[in-house]
Amino acid sequence: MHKDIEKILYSEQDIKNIVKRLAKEIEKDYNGKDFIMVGLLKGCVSFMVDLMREVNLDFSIDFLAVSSYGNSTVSSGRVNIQKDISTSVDGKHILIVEDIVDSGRTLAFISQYLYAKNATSVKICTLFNKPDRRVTDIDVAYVGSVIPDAFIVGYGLDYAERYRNLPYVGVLKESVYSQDT
Ligand SMILES: O=P(O)(O)OC[C@H]1O[C@H](OP(=O)(O)OP(=O)(O)O)[C@H](O)[C@@H]1O
Ligand code: HPA
Ligand SMILES: [Mg+2]
Repeated sequence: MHKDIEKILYSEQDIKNIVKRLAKEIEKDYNGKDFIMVGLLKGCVSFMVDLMREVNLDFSIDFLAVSSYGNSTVSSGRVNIQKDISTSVDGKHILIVEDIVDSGRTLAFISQYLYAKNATSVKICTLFNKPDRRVTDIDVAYVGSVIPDAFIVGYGLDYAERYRNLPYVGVLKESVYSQDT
């Protein structure tokens, strides 16, 4: 285990099981629908790659790069689009793939953004949901697992751009970020 990790919450195998379950739910709901799976970079990377290979349907993929945390463990409150989606979402069903819903600001903003571009439907699939920190009211259709109020890293999730490459998800030691916040 990495020296900056307090404890592992989800092993590689735990994550695999969650991804398989979510893929089945998505297959059931999107069978016969023309949809785009839209990953929110950078946090979605590992999850998106694993999830899309488990969903046995025809669909296209695209990405938006969105950031609001910067080098902090708390949201700046401002959601910046750093890379826009490259396909038209007009008249399309959109399934957003996200690593975590925390305050909910990112998803509230992006859902509204895609509806403003005329998407027919926008649903959210998140690997982790941290409801204790929510400041917006958003509907999350697919949730991998509900987590407690702790800052987690690994499997795409970062602190100050690090730890995304860990194959598991763990709680970051408070000593790593206590001087920064
Ligand atoms: O519900 P919220 O409070 O908005 O938090 C969730 C968002 O925060 C993180 O993104 P971040 O801004 O860290 O960018 P990143 O994906 O590049 O890490 C995470 O990947 C989600 O997109
Ligand atoms: O717990 C978290 N970890 C990493 N990134 C995040 N973005 C929102 N919450 C988190
Ligand atoms: Mg981040």
